[in-house]
Amino acid sequence: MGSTSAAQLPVPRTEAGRAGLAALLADPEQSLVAFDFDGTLAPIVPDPDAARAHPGAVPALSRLAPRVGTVAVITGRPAAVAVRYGGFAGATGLAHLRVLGHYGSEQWDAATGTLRTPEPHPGVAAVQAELPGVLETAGAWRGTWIEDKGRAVAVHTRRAENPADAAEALRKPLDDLAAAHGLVVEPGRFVLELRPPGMDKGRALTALTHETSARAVLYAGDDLGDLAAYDAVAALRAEGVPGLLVCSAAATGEGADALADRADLTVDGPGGVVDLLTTLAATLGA
Ligand SMILES: O=P(O)(O)OC[C@H]1O[C@H](O[C@H]2O[C@H](CO)[C@@H](O)[C@H](O)[C@H]2O)[C@H](O)[C@@H](O)[C@@H]1O
Repeated sequence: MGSTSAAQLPVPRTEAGRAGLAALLADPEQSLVAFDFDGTLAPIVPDPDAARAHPGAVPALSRLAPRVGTVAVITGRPAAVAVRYGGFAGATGLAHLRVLGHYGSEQWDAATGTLRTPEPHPGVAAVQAELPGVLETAGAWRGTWIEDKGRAVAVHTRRAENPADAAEALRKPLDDLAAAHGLVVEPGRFVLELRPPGMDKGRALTALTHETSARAVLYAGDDLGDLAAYDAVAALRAEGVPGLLVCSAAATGEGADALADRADLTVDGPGGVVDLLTTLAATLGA
């Protein structure tokens, strides 16, 4: 973990991370800063419908956004849900925010208020119909429940007595169900999501970096779905675009250790992300 103090930016623990931060500070207007939603901007809660951005998140983003080239949220949520739960629409300073939903296959632009969505994948309806039977046959733990996300379906185990074992027991049946209908399984913090293939947070981040001609990238996430974005930052570095990988630390046992192992900087959950953004904004003169 990098060292932190109230008014000083933390120092990334890797040379690549320090180069990424230095590049962002040297040319903020040509930088892209992107964030996952759940676990990064919003504290994790047992009911996904009750998730809301940390109270300091929008103020910190609003302060930072006018100082950097592009601010984006890249989430597994439907974009409209993240916009609503984040309180992003109409927020001061966030007139150019991009929210990329469903792992980048949807895009909401604050500047126009428009939402771009893909054609629905036919496998999602088939999976929705078969899933209750598959869970019953698999002996799903009590507390397991289905989140209908419209363009995807998520099976949550956080409310089970042992959420990790409950998810593990469903991995093979859900892999098989997804494969039978042309979907993929996206594992997360006590959730297995069945969703269309072909897009991930890495592709979304890379495309946005190129579209905005960003010369430095900061990406903050907390979960396995963010690993693709971490891979994208590694590839961008190889292309000569410096990057900083931030991990919003998850509770032990939530299965997100792979992210923490690769981060240049680890902060203490959404509150730590807010502190980082606030300090970054202040360092940039906001
Ligand atoms: O890409 P993200 O923004 O991190 O979204 C990924 C998933 O987030 C949600 O689930 C997670 O947050 C819930 C609310 O805090 C929590 O109850 C759950 O255990 C977490 O896995 C969301 O419900 C999923 O649909 C997203 O795929």
